[in-house]
Order: sequence, then structure tokens, then C-alpha cells
Amino acid sequence: MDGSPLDAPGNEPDDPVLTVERLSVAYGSAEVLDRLDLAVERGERLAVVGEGASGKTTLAQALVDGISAPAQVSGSVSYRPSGGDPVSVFDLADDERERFRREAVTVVTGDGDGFDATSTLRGQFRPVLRATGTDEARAERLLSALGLDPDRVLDARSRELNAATLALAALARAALAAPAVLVVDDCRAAIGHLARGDRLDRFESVAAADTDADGTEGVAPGPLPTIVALGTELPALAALADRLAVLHDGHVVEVGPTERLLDEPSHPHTRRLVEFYGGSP
Ligand SMILES: Nc1ncnc2c1ncn2[C@@H]1O[C@H](COP(=O)(O)OP(=O)(O)OP(=O)(O)O)[C@@H](O)[C@H]1O
Repeated sequence: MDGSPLDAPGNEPDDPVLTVERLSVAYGSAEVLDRLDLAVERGERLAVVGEGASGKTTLAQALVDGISAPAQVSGSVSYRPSGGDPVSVFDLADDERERFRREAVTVVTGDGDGFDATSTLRGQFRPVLRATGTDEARAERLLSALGLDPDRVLDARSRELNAATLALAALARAALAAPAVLVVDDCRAAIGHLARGDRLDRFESVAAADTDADGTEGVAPGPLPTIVALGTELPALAALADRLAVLHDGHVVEVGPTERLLDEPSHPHTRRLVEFYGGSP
């Protein structure tokens, strides 16, 4: 694999919330990420598009120091809270990591494993409501904003819901803690659903809205969450992203505003990808 340029064109945000520098990950002899650089602008919607097995999940896990398998990891991931000092994600102490994953950068995956099969989702939302000091009405507003029927979803067990609904419910549950960054990995069905109409706008504004003691919404709206969505399906990802990053051969080969990247892809792999999906929508 070739090394990637430190500053891929279009990868110079003004106010990065996450900065990945020279991230390399290998599982044994299999090198998956190779000196990958990526900066995520605060408040943006960034989609990382890559083929199967290109390392998207590995990257998502690295953003929260969550690579659990034996792997050789080098490079850095830095998180910068609004108005605060940067945090080196790989240096988080054990007792800081859980909170970081709940309140700073949260990964939601599409495989439904975030919910167990034995109890209703309402029961599985409760510990998060308690931990975050939020009420069920906020969970209902988040689910509604995502186009779901809150009672139907909360009263169901995971096996009674399809993959898209489960992934969206996981997204709503993750948003209860108002993390600065929501990383949505491999949620193909949910991404298609989110990309339609204004669902993502509505979800983001509810996620950012604060509530006062009697549950009135919108008293002190916080910043919109940053969204990083990783997947294979260019059209749906492009429909919701401000910027696209193309993951190939272990690193980001091209990154830039969605429209520019679709209209004038500069890397051969991006050109192939855009042509495969029939060009700019
Ligand atoms: N725990 C592990 N041990 C060994 N190899 C792994 C492990 N996790 C991932 N890999 C390998 O690393 C490569 C990248 O996997 P990863 O899941 O990060 O890619 P991906 O782009 O998310 O794939 P997909 O789109 O198919 O979900 C694959 O070849 C995979 O087999």
C-alpha cells in the first residue's frame, strides 16, 4: 500500500472535532488501515464510503479506542470538545472511556447487537435515560423525528423489529446523551431511511434541543451533533452527507464536498465508484 498524503485535498476543516493522523491497523499480517488521515469538522455530516472489508468498521472502532481484537495499532485519534483541550483517544483511562463513548463520540452499528432479545426496547432505554438524566418524552421525540412510531418501537422486543428500525432505535438511544459525534457504521437500511426527506434535519434538531425541568423542549438548544456515517452505498450516503471521504487501499484517497466529489472525482477509485452508481444524482 502507498502512504496517504497527510492533507488530502478537502480535508482541512476550520474547527475539527476529530482528527485522525497516520492511523495504521493490522490484524496479524493483514494490514487494514495504512497511515490514514481524516479530519471531521464540528457539526458536519461526513460519509466515509468504502467497499466491503475496506476497514470502515475498524476506523469507526478506532474513533472510540474500541478495536477489541488483537491488532497492531499506531497513529493517533484526537477529539476536541467545543472550547476545550484536545483529548488523545488512545490515551483515555479505563474509567474515562465509557463516558467518552456515551457523551463525546458514540458509535451506532447496524447489526442490532445493541439490544438484547429478551426485554422490550423501553426496558433497554431506561438505563440510558437514568444515566443521562433525560425523560422518556425525549426518547419519544427522537424516535418520532426519525419517522418511527415511538410506542410501537418501545413496546417491541428486538426480534420483532426489522434491521432499519433497530438501527434507528439505536441511534435515538445514543442521542439521549447528546454526544458531540454520532458515528453510524454499516447501517445500510437505516441510512436509506434517513436520507429521505428531512428526517435527519428533524432528528438533529431534536437531538440538539435541551429541555427544562418540566420537559419543555427547545429552551437552550445545543450544537447540532456531528454525524459520521460509514458504508458502501454511495447514493444514500451522498444524499445525506455534506462531505464524502473515499476509503480505499487502507487510507482516504479523496475527501471533499459531496457535490464536488460526485461531479469531479479526481482519484481513479472515486471515478470508478461514481461511474458504478451512474454518476452524480
Ligand atoms: N478481529 C479481526 N481479526 C482479524 N481480521 C479482522 C478483524 N476484524 C476485521 N478484520 C479484517 O479486516 C478487514 C477490514 O474489516 P472491517 O470490518 O473493518 O471492514 P469493513 O469495511 O467495515 O467491512 P464490511 O463493509 O464488509 O463490514 C477485513 O478483511 C476483515 O476480515
